[in-house]
Amino acid sequence: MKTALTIAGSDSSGGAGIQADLKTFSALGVFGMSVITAITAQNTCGVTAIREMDTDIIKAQIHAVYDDIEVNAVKIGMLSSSAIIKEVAAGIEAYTIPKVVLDTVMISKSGSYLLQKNAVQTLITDLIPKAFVVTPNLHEATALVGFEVVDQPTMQKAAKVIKDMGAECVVIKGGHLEGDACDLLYDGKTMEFFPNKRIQTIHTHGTGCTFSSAIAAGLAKGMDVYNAVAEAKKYVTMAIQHGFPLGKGVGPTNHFFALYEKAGIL
Ligand SMILES: Nc1ncnc2c1ncn2[C@@H]1O[C@H](COP(=O)(O)OP(=O)(O)O)[C@@H](O)[C@H]1O
Ligand SMILES: Cc1ncc(COP(=O)(O)OP(=O)(O)O)c(N)n1
Repeated sequence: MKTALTIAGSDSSGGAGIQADLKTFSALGVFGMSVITAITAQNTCGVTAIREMDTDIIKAQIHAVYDDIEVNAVKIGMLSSSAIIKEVAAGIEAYTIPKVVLDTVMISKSGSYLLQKNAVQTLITDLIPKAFVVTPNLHEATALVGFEVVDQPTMQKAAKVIKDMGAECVVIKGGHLEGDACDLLYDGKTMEFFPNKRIQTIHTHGTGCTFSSAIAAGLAKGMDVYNAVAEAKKYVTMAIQHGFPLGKGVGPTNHFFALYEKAGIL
């Protein structure tokens, strides 16, 4: 069985972060493992507290996994601070990890900072050059490139700038576009749009985590980047279609839709 490792923050409500990543890996038939960078007290209405893990325990988790188990792909999510980014970058360096999907998590949909503002530059200098795929949303792409990324032409322009920062491939997520939810993949040669009709729902907690970990699952199974993104797009679309109103706010994506439907749970 292929394996994938998520290096990310914990979401107590289970919709995003480590929890969404592990559910995605399981649903896509990949054995999931985790390195926890931070714990968030979070629910469908927002984030109420954040506790970063000490860098020594982050380092120990990375070494514990890599010293023992072959890792076929890595997804990186919430990193919170420059110190944590540097620790994770050192871990990747130590084990020359090839298939790294870096989801540049900065702010939750509910508006909380999951990456300190002053850490964006460290992300650019220390981690983006080590990534195989970087997956910013429109807001994150704007923070990385320094101009507004709001439509397909500015997505194309931003993808080139982020590629020049040293990433192998760039996927700019269009979940926050006006109109269709259209993502862009740039591999340094071709620009490929992955369009999809916008699903009319408020239950989109964890869409970014789900999408990036589905890309990592595809890469772990040996897909090329184009197929990994295409399959991840299908997966996240289904997971949003089957999202549900958990809690009082923005409900989560649903990872076991086929199973639940068959069992008559949903
Ligand atoms: N309402 C929606 N309908 C269809 N696809 C969506 C919708 N919202 C987000 N997506 C898709 O979910 C994935 C995650 O995108 P996005 O929501 O932009 O990420 P983030 O959670 O990081 O802000 C992308 O593939 C995007 O196109
Ligand atoms: C612990 C943690 N990590 C990442 C996120 C961001 O998740 P994302 O899928 O980008 O979207 P929202 O959950 O913010 O809707 C998070 N919230 N928590």
